[in-house]
Amino acid sequence: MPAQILKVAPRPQPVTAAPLIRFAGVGLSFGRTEILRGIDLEIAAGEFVSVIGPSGCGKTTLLRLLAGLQKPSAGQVSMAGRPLRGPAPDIAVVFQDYANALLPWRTAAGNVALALEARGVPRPERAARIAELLQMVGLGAHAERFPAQMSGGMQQRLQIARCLAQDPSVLLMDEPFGALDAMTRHKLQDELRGIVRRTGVTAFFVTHDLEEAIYLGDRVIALAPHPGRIAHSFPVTLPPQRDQLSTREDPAFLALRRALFDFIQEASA
Ligand SMILES: Nc1ncnc2c1ncn2[C@@H]1O[C@H](COP(=O)(O)OP(=O)(O)OP(=O)(O)O)[C@@H](O)[C@H]1O
Repeated sequence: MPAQILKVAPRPQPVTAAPLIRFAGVGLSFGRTEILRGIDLEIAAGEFVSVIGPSGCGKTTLLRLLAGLQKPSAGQVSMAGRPLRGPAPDIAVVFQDYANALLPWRTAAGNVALALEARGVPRPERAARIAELLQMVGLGAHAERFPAQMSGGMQQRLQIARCLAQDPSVLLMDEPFGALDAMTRHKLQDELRGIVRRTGVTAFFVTHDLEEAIYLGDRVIALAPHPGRIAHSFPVTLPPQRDQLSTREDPAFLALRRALFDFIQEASA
Protein backbone atom coordinates (compact mmCIF):
# COMPACT_ATOMS: atom_id res chain seq x y z
CA MET A 1 0.00 0.00 0.00
CA PRO A 2 1.48 3.43 -0.92
CA ALA A 3 2.80 5.37 2.09
CA GLN A 4 0.76 8.50 1.37
CA ILE A 5 -2.50 6.58 1.71
CA LEU A 6 -1.53 5.42 5.20
CA LYS A 7 -1.06 9.03 6.27
CA VAL A 8 -4.68 9.94 5.51
CA ALA A 9 -6.58 9.46 8.73
CA PRO A 10 -10.18 8.32 8.30
CA ARG A 11 -12.60 11.17 8.85
CA PRO A 12 -14.87 10.57 11.81
CA GLN A 13 -18.36 10.08 10.42
CA PRO A 14 -21.25 11.74 12.22
CA VAL A 15 -23.63 9.26 13.80
CA THR A 16 -26.67 9.42 11.54
CA ALA A 17 -28.95 6.84 13.05
CA ALA A 18 -32.34 6.86 11.34
CA PRO A 19 -34.98 8.52 13.51
CA LEU A 20 -37.38 6.19 15.31
CA ILE A 21 -40.37 8.45 14.65
CA ARG A 22 -40.96 10.64 11.64
CA PHE A 23 -43.78 13.06 10.86
CA ALA A 24 -43.48 14.04 7.20
CA GLY A 25 -45.69 16.88 5.97
CA VAL A 26 -48.46 15.87 8.37
CA GLY A 27 -51.70 17.82 8.33
CA LEU A 28 -55.05 17.17 9.94
CA SER A 29 -58.44 18.74 9.37
CA PHE A 30 -61.76 18.07 11.04
CA GLY A 31 -64.28 18.92 8.35
CA ARG A 32 -63.30 22.33 7.08
CA THR A 33 -61.29 23.20 10.16
CA GLU A 34 -57.56 22.78 9.72
CA ILE A 35 -56.10 21.69 13.07
CA LEU A 36 -52.50 20.83 12.15
CA ARG A 37 -50.47 21.82 9.09
CA GLY A 38 -47.09 20.83 7.65
CA ILE A 39 -45.74 18.95 10.67
CA ASP A 40 -42.21 17.74 9.98
CA LEU A 41 -40.63 16.16 13.02
CA GLU A 42 -38.04 13.49 13.62
CA ILE A 43 -37.48 11.89 17.01
CA ALA A 44 -34.48 9.72 17.81
CA ALA A 45 -34.77 6.49 19.79
CA GLY A 46 -34.39 7.21 23.50
CA GLU A 47 -35.05 10.93 23.10
CA PHE A 48 -37.34 12.78 25.53
CA VAL A 49 -39.41 15.32 23.61
CA SER A 50 -41.67 17.76 25.44
CA VAL A 51 -44.46 19.52 23.57
CA ILE A 52 -45.85 22.89 24.61
CA GLY A 53 -48.18 25.45 23.05
CA PRO A 54 -51.19 27.57 23.86
CA SER A 55 -54.46 25.85 24.71
CA GLY A 56 -56.21 24.40 21.67
CA CYS A 57 -53.17 24.57 19.37
CA GLY A 58 -53.25 20.82 18.68
CA LYS A 59 -50.85 19.20 21.18
CA THR A 60 -53.21 16.35 22.06
CA THR A 61 -54.12 15.90 18.40
CA LEU A 62 -50.42 15.55 17.56
CA LEU A 63 -50.08 12.93 20.29
CA ARG A 64 -53.17 11.08 19.04
CA LEU A 65 -51.65 10.93 15.54
CA LEU A 66 -48.57 9.30 17.01
CA ALA A 67 -50.73 6.95 19.07
CA GLY A 68 -52.41 5.85 15.85
CA LEU A 69 -55.77 7.02 17.24
CA GLN A 70 -56.13 9.61 14.50
CA LYS A 71 -55.28 9.38 10.80
CA PRO A 72 -53.55 12.35 9.15
CA SER A 73 -55.42 14.13 6.36
CA ALA A 74 -52.06 14.83 4.70
CA GLY A 75 -48.54 13.43 4.97
CA GLN A 76 -47.44 10.43 6.97
CA VAL A 77 -46.44 9.40 10.48
CA SER A 78 -43.99 6.52 10.56
CA MET A 79 -42.19 4.53 13.19
CA ALA A 80 -39.00 2.61 12.55
CA GLY A 81 -39.48 3.32 8.86
CA ARG A 82 -43.01 1.90 8.67
CA PRO A 83 -46.15 4.04 8.28
CA LEU A 84 -48.43 3.94 11.33
CA ARG A 85 -51.76 2.41 10.41
CA GLY A 86 -53.41 2.41 13.84
CA PRO A 87 -52.57 1.85 17.51
CA ALA A 88 -49.40 -0.22 17.85
CA PRO A 89 -48.53 -2.38 20.89
CA ASP A 90 -45.10 -0.80 20.76
CA ILE A 91 -46.54 2.61 21.62
CA ALA A 92 -48.07 3.10 25.08
CA VAL A 93 -50.18 6.08 26.16
CA VAL A 94 -50.32 7.52 29.69
CA PHE A 95 -53.38 9.74 30.12
CA GLN A 96 -53.99 12.48 32.65
CA ASP A 97 -57.18 10.78 33.78
CA TYR A 98 -55.53 7.91 35.67
CA ALA A 99 -58.72 6.96 37.52
CA ASN A 100 -60.45 6.00 34.27
CA ALA A 101 -57.34 4.40 32.81
CA LEU A 102 -57.17 1.77 35.58
CA LEU A 103 -59.51 -1.16 36.25
CA PRO A 104 -61.03 -0.48 39.69
CA TRP A 105 -61.82 -4.14 40.38
CA ARG A 106 -58.23 -5.23 39.87
CA THR A 107 -55.41 -4.71 42.37
CA ALA A 108 -52.22 -2.88 41.40
CA ALA A 109 -50.67 -6.25 40.51
CA GLY A 110 -53.82 -7.20 38.60
CA ASN A 111 -53.76 -4.01 36.57
CA VAL A 112 -50.16 -4.60 35.54
CA ALA A 113 -50.91 -8.29 34.89
CA LEU A 114 -53.52 -7.27 32.34
CA ALA A 115 -50.92 -5.74 30.03
CA LEU A 116 -48.69 -8.80 30.41
CA GLU A 117 -51.64 -11.11 29.64
CA ALA A 118 -52.45 -9.02 26.56
CA ARG A 119 -48.84 -9.41 25.40
CA GLY A 120 -49.00 -13.17 25.93
CA VAL A 121 -46.31 -13.28 28.62
CA PRO A 122 -46.46 -16.83 30.05
CA ARG A 123 -48.08 -17.03 33.51
CA PRO A 124 -44.94 -18.30 35.36
CA GLU A 125 -42.99 -15.24 34.20
CA ARG A 126 -45.66 -12.71 35.13
CA ALA A 127 -45.23 -12.51 38.92
CA ALA A 128 -41.55 -11.55 38.74
CA ARG A 129 -42.20 -8.97 36.01
CA ILE A 130 -45.13 -7.45 37.96
CA ALA A 131 -42.95 -7.15 41.07
CA GLU A 132 -40.16 -5.56 39.03
CA LEU A 133 -42.46 -3.01 37.37
CA LEU A 134 -44.22 -2.05 40.61
CA GLN A 135 -40.82 -1.68 42.26
CA MET A 136 -39.66 0.56 39.40
CA VAL A 137 -42.51 3.02 40.02
CA GLY A 138 -42.22 2.88 43.81
CA LEU A 139 -45.26 0.68 44.41
CA GLY A 140 -43.43 -2.48 45.43
CA ALA A 141 -45.16 -2.58 48.80
CA HIS A 142 -48.65 -1.91 47.41
CA ALA A 143 -49.21 -4.74 44.95
CA GLU A 144 -52.46 -5.85 46.60
CA ARG A 145 -54.08 -2.43 46.87
CA PHE A 146 -57.01 -1.48 44.67
CA PRO A 147 -56.89 1.85 42.79
CA ALA A 148 -59.51 3.37 45.11
CA GLN A 149 -57.16 2.68 48.04
CA MET A 150 -54.37 4.69 46.41
CA SER A 151 -53.56 8.41 46.19
CA GLY A 152 -53.62 10.20 42.83
CA GLY A 153 -49.84 10.01 42.59
CA MET A 154 -49.87 6.28 43.30
CA GLN A 155 -52.57 5.69 40.69
CA GLN A 156 -50.57 7.61 38.11
CA ARG A 157 -47.48 5.55 38.99
CA LEU A 158 -49.59 2.44 38.48
CA GLN A 159 -50.73 3.63 35.07
CA ILE A 160 -47.09 4.18 34.11
CA ALA A 161 -46.18 0.67 35.34
CA ARG A 162 -49.04 -0.79 33.31
CA CYS A 163 -47.84 1.05 30.21
CA LEU A 164 -44.27 -0.18 30.77
CA ALA A 165 -45.63 -3.73 31.03
CA GLN A 166 -46.44 -3.39 27.32
CA ASP A 167 -42.67 -3.17 26.87
CA PRO A 168 -43.12 -0.20 24.55
CA SER A 169 -40.48 1.55 22.47
CA VAL A 170 -42.43 4.78 22.82
CA LEU A 171 -44.24 6.27 25.79
CA LEU A 172 -46.76 9.00 24.98
CA MET A 173 -47.92 11.17 27.85
CA ASP A 174 -50.69 13.78 27.75
CA GLU A 175 -50.45 16.08 30.79
CA PRO A 176 -49.90 13.00 32.98
CA PHE A 177 -49.13 15.00 36.14
CA GLY A 178 -51.61 17.82 35.53
CA ALA A 179 -53.99 16.69 38.26
CA LEU A 180 -51.35 16.16 40.95
CA ASP A 181 -50.11 18.51 43.68
CA ALA A 182 -46.73 20.22 43.19
CA MET A 183 -44.73 17.95 45.54
CA THR A 184 -46.08 14.73 44.05
CA ARG A 185 -45.59 16.15 40.59
CA HIS A 186 -41.91 16.87 41.22
CA LYS A 187 -41.37 13.40 42.66
CA LEU A 188 -43.02 11.77 39.67
CA GLN A 189 -40.99 13.91 37.27
CA ASP A 190 -37.80 12.59 38.84
CA GLU A 191 -39.08 9.03 38.79
CA LEU A 192 -40.16 9.36 35.17
CA ARG A 193 -36.79 10.71 34.04
CA GLY A 194 -35.10 7.85 35.88
CA ILE A 195 -37.38 5.27 34.27
CA VAL A 196 -36.92 6.72 30.78
CA ARG A 197 -33.14 6.72 31.16
CA ARG A 198 -33.04 3.20 32.57
CA THR A 199 -35.40 1.65 30.03
CA GLY A 200 -34.25 3.65 26.99
CA VAL A 201 -37.88 4.24 26.02
CA THR A 202 -38.58 7.21 23.73
CA ALA A 203 -40.80 9.77 25.44
CA PHE A 204 -43.29 12.24 23.93
CA PHE A 205 -44.66 14.43 26.69
CA VAL A 206 -47.41 17.05 26.30
CA THR A 207 -47.65 19.65 29.03
CA HIS A 208 -48.86 23.17 29.81
CA ASP A 209 -46.16 23.52 32.44
CA LEU A 210 -43.17 25.20 30.77
CA GLU A 211 -40.77 24.33 33.60
CA GLU A 212 -41.86 20.70 33.50
CA ALA A 213 -41.24 20.64 29.73
CA ILE A 214 -37.66 21.85 30.24
CA TYR A 215 -36.92 19.82 33.36
CA LEU A 216 -37.91 16.55 31.67
CA GLY A 217 -36.99 17.15 28.05
CA ASP A 218 -33.98 16.71 25.83
CA ARG A 219 -35.86 18.98 23.45
CA VAL A 220 -38.96 21.18 23.67
CA ILE A 221 -41.23 21.47 20.63
CA ALA A 222 -43.33 24.65 20.60
CA LEU A 223 -46.60 24.55 18.65
CA ALA A 224 -48.18 27.74 17.33
CA PRO A 225 -51.96 27.76 16.76
CA HIS A 226 -54.44 28.28 13.87
CA PRO A 227 -53.51 25.95 12.36
CA GLY A 228 -51.23 24.04 14.74
CA ARG A 229 -47.67 23.96 13.43
CA ILE A 230 -44.18 23.61 14.84
CA ALA A 231 -42.89 27.11 15.49
CA HIS A 232 -39.66 26.20 17.32
CA SER A 233 -37.63 23.23 18.44
CA PHE A 234 -35.60 24.21 21.49
CA PRO A 235 -32.74 21.90 22.47
CA VAL A 236 -32.39 21.54 26.25
CA THR A 237 -28.70 22.03 26.94
CA LEU A 238 -28.85 21.03 30.62
CA PRO A 239 -26.79 18.11 31.92
CA PRO A 240 -28.72 14.82 31.83
CA GLN A 241 -28.55 14.44 35.63
CA ARG A 242 -31.25 16.82 36.88
CA ASP A 243 -32.21 18.05 40.31
CA GLN A 244 -35.38 19.86 41.31
CA LEU A 245 -33.49 22.70 42.99
CA SER A 246 -30.21 23.23 41.18
CA THR A 247 -31.49 22.46 37.67
CA ARG A 248 -34.28 25.00 38.04
CA GLU A 249 -31.69 27.62 39.08
CA ASP A 250 -29.33 26.85 36.20
CA PRO A 251 -28.90 29.90 33.88
CA ALA A 252 -29.61 27.66 30.85
CA PHE A 253 -32.89 26.59 32.48
CA LEU A 254 -33.87 30.19 33.24
CA ALA A 255 -33.00 31.38 29.73
CA LEU A 256 -35.08 28.64 28.14
CA ARG A 257 -37.96 29.28 30.54
CA ARG A 258 -37.90 32.90 29.42
CA ALA A 259 -37.85 31.94 25.73
CA LEU A 260 -40.80 29.55 26.18
CA PHE A 261 -42.74 32.08 28.22
CA ASP A 262 -42.19 34.74 25.53
CA PHE A 263 -43.27 32.27 22.88
CA ILE A 264 -46.51 31.41 24.71
CA GLN A 265 -47.29 35.09 25.32
CA GLU A 266 -46.81 35.88 21.65
CA ALA A 267 -48.62 32.78 20.36
CA SER A 268 -51.61 33.41 22.65
CA ALA A 269 -51.94 37.09 21.70
N1 LIG B 1 -62.68 15.24 17.19
C1 LIG B 1 -62.62 16.55 16.96
N2 LIG B 1 -63.48 17.16 16.14
C2 LIG B 1 -63.39 18.50 15.88
N3 LIG B 1 -62.47 19.32 16.43
C3 LIG B 1 -61.58 18.74 17.28
C4 LIG B 1 -61.61 17.35 17.60
N4 LIG B 1 -60.59 17.09 18.46
C5 LIG B 1 -59.98 18.28 18.67
N5 LIG B 1 -60.58 19.25 17.97
C6 LIG B 1 -60.16 20.66 17.93
O1 LIG B 1 -58.79 20.67 17.55
C7 LIG B 1 -58.12 21.74 18.20
C8 LIG B 1 -56.89 21.21 18.90
O2 LIG B 1 -57.28 20.41 20.01
P1 LIG B 1 -56.23 19.73 20.96
O3 LIG B 1 -56.99 19.05 22.06
O4 LIG B 1 -55.31 18.89 20.16
O5 LIG B 1 -55.44 21.00 21.51
P2 LIG B 1 -54.45 21.09 22.76
O6 LIG B 1 -53.33 21.95 22.33
O7 LIG B 1 -54.10 19.73 23.25
O8 LIG B 1 -55.38 21.83 23.80
P3 LIG B 1 -55.26 21.91 25.41
O9 LIG B 1 -53.92 22.50 25.71
O10 LIG B 1 -56.37 22.84 25.79
O11 LIG B 1 -55.42 20.52 25.94
C9 LIG B 1 -59.13 22.39 19.14
O12 LIG B 1 -59.62 23.54 18.53
C10 LIG B 1 -60.21 21.35 19.28
O13 LIG B 1 -61.46 21.95 19.50
